[in-house]
Amino acid sequence: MTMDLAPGHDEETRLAALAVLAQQVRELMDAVVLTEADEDEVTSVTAELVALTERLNDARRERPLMPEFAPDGTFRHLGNAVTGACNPHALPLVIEHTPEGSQADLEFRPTHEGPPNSVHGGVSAMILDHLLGHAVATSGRAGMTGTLTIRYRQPVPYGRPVVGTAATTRAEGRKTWADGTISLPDGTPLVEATGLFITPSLWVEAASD
Ligand SMILES: CCCCCCCCCCCCCCCC(=O)SCCNC(=O)CCNC(=O)[C@H](O)C(C)(C)COP(=O)(O)OP(=O)(O)OC[C@H]1O[C@@H](n2cnc3c(N)ncnc32)[C@H](O)[C@@H]1OP(=O)(O)O
Repeated sequence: MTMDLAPGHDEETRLAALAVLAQQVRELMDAVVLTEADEDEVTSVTAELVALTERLNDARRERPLMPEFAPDGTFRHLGNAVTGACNPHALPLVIEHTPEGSQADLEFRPTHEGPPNSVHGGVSAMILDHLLGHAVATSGRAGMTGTLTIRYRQPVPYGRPVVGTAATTRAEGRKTWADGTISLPDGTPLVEATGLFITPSLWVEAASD
């Protein structure tokens, strides 16, 4: 017997609801790092969160959502730590493919604090790793990061718009190099990255099978 799903309860609707939940958790994370609530309130909120965590764990997957093509044909990876709309760890980064490579308007949050009032260098590196990898993938030479070199020129602010860009610079065999930056909207560079991406031999073998 087949059963029609009630309108509004198909998988896309469920994923949209999950993305709203993930966004709420991001706001929760910022609320946690910024709260000055007293101990009783903190303990009470924690108890509510324990209950909510148990409710979600009643229907727990083995792993986060995998990369896939959406019904409209666009590529998405909803469980990704950088771009995943359904992963609260992600900004999420929304990347545009430009003639030059990849670009993203982004705004870090208080959750990303490293040195006081600025973004943790590892967080900037993570964003640049992904942007460079995206530029490499959209050039048709997808690969895994082999090396990533970062130059921190100025602290990266949170709570203000910044811009990430990346482009491939050269390719040789299975290796592709890419450069990228996180800059202020006026173009002032804050962080620069260069990376080597390698198409794994396993992927090449799988594609030729
Ligand atoms: C449909 C359109 C969609 C478009 C939209 C898609 C958007 C989608 C965007 C996703 C963007 C993700 C961006 C984040 C990407 C990660 O964060 S990846 C995670 C971090 N990286 C890793 O975990 C990699 C771990 N390492 C490995 O898996 C393997 O070591 C590697 C890197 C794949 C290489 O393995 P392998 O293929 O067996 O390589 P191997 O044959 O040993 O060596 C090949 C060559 O590379 C060199 N090499 C190997 N490893 C290294 C290294 N680490 N450093 C330097 N050289 C190296 C070797 O010396 C050798 O050089 P030559 O002798 O040829 O000159």
